[in-house]
Amino acid sequence: MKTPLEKNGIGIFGGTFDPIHNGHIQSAKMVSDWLGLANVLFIPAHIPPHKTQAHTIPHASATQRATMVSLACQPFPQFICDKRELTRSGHSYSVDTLKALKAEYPEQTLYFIIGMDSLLTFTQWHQYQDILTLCHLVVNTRPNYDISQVNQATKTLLENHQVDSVTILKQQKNGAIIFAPPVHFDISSTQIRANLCQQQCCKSSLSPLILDFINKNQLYR
Ligand SMILES: Nc1ncnc2c1ncn2[C@@H]1O[C@H](COP(=O)(O)OP(=O)(O)OP(=O)(O)O)[C@@H](O)[C@H]1O
Ligand SMILES: O=C(O)c1ccc[n+]([C@@H]2O[C@H](COP(=O)([O-])O)[C@@H](O)[C@H]2O)c1
Repeated sequence: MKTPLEKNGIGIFGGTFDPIHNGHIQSAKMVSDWLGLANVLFIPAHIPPHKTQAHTIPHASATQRATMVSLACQPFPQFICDKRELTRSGHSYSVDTLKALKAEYPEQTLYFIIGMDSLLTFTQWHQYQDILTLCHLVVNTRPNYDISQVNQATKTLLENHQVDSVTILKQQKNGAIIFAPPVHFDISSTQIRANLCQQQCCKSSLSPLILDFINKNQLYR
């Protein structure tokens, strides 16, 4: 079992991961290298708070999604699948997860890694202001999602919290928002599910371990 040990910061990568894809892995790797993080914890959501409507609820079970996350982390010693949200009932609010992580790793700075689509809804997240008292936000670009689409509340949040350099980021323990270098990984779970449903090839978007698990369990047919 892999456990985080070093003290130069932990990346937190939460997601529905239905399924986990190379966009998740490559963007986490890029941020982890860029910020020199010791570890990245991938945290599959049990009940994703913003995916509760019929057309957005996950297709694979929480256990299956977590198994795929564990498989995807295997080749990367610094990536760890953290299943703590699976044991909590109710919506998997990030603020609860971050409070638990902060209690567990009080000396560590936590870097919550999200995509631009997540930033666009961030001010609708449960107790979002408290989240910034627990961690920094690191935002990855994503095709089709643009900073010009942010609402007024997020604009205000950025005015108060955005920092432009890693040096400034590292001087703070929490509360900063930084944009990662703009590398586009044009992959989404939605597109992968649609491709798999039409029996189209997904080899460039999924690790062979995940593709094998999906095929064995007849997921997304
Ligand atoms: N290609 C990508 N590049 C950068 N970040 C990504 C990418 N895909 C997902 N993310 C980010 O990873 C986190 C988890 O995403 P999620 O599991 O919902 O994947 P998704 O591909 O967006 O899924 P879906 O298409 O089903 O909504 C979110 O913060 C999201 O913004
Ligand atoms: O806490 C919230 O209110 C909240 C609302 C939306 C998303 N999140 C978290 O953001 C991460 C990405 O979410 P998603 O829906 O894009 O997979 C995942 O860890 C979710 O639990 C959290």
